[in-house]
Amino acid sequence: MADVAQFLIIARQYEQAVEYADQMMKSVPEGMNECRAVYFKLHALFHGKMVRLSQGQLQEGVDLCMSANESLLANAMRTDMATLEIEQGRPAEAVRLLEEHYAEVQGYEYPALMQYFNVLLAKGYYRLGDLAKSRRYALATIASAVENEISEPLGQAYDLLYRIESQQGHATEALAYHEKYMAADKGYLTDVSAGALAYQAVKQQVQTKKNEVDTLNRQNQILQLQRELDHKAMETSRLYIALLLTVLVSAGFWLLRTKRSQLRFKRLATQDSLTHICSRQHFVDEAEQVLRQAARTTRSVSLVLMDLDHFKLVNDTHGHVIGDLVLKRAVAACQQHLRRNELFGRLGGEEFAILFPESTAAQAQERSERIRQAIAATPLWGETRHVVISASFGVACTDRSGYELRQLMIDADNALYRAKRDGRNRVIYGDDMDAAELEANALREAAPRERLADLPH
Ligand SMILES: Nc1nc2c(ncn2[C@@H]2O[C@H](COP(=O)(O)OP(=O)(O)OP(=O)(O)O)[C@@H](O)[C@H]2O)c(=O)[nH]1
Repeated sequence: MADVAQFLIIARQYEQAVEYADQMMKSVPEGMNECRAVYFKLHALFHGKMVRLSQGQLQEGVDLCMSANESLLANAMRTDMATLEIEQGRPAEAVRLLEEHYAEVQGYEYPALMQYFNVLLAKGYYRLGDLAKSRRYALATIASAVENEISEPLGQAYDLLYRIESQQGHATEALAYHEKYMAADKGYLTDVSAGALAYQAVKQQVQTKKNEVDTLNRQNQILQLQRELDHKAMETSRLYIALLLTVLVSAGFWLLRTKRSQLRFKRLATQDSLTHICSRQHFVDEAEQVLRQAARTTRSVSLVLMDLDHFKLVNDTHGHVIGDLVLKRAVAACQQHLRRNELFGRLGGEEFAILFPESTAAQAQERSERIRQAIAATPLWGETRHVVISASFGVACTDRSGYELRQLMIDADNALYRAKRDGRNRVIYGDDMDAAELEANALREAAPRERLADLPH
């Protein structure tokens, strides 16, 4: 930072130099003296003529540097103090101050500072009218200059010598010094301009770099924004996908529910709720279909009606719960003797129907007999005693009755009626009836017959 402040002073950019000096003051390490920063600041303020500095302020700076053992910087500040004294018309004060520290400065072997001490002493003595001393220090200024190096004190020294020689009437010497003065002054001004130009070039480079950094920052911001936008777009698509999935899942769920309801309704319509075998209507529909197909191939189909015996008594004796259980057990016993393609339905109450799709009357009789035995052998205990179960069977076959379900039902019902009348717990096939049976049957058929009620005529 000190190097930058010094460069700025050389380039005569005093305002920036003051800013750097201020920053230097803020960053002085713990326990260190601010001398260097104060020197740059006072020097920049003084030469930039930004404020009117007082001797007191400069003296404070000198004291600070002395306490930090920075006598070179203190003496550099003394040149500013001497300049101020001369400017304010106190050349004697300036001379006293410079003479007092002259030897000390000589000891540094620092030509630049020595030049300033010499030229200021030359100026001071010139103002005091001591031309001899003024000449001596002006010549010392020239002597202390580094060879081929042009400086501000060098030009001022030649100017003084020109004036002294002029006053003393030495026109030739005066002219020679004046020429040297002009050359030195021109060279110095060129140096100053070069410094200023260098500064401007550096400033320009810094500005270019700053612009590049700004551009990169802006590009970064744009990229950042782009990334945020992409992120937002991704989030939005995710939201859409989630929404779509929700809609699809809801639709799927709704379809599933609808399907399940449909299946439930279908089951309710086609299944008997207690025994889970075919409902009456479903049995009738399926049986008619089987009969239509069988009619085309003229194969034998048998229909068996089965009715539990004295079921009212079972209910009355053991209660309806046991009655229901008896119904389920009887159904289970039947199912054990039925094949997959054989239709089994509950027509109502304790009445059931079985359709054997490929069976003669004899085969149906034989199968019914096995079922009858199975039902009779079904063990069941009521709350207090054994429940006796049996069933009566009436068999009809297409060989005799034809392929109309209604007729098959009538014939099977008649056979069942006979089975009941003949003592129950038996299987009867056919309509071989005597005169009394025919009369009883006619009377029975005259009464409304529930199991035939919804069959097509
Ligand atoms: N527990 C129960 N009883 C039923 C059900 N459906 C009908 N019943 C009863 O079954 C009985 C049928 O009695 P009936 O028609 O007189 O016949 P039955 O007593 O079996 O006499 P037969 O058929 O002549 O041997 C009635 O008491 C009905 O209340 C049912 O789902 N559960």
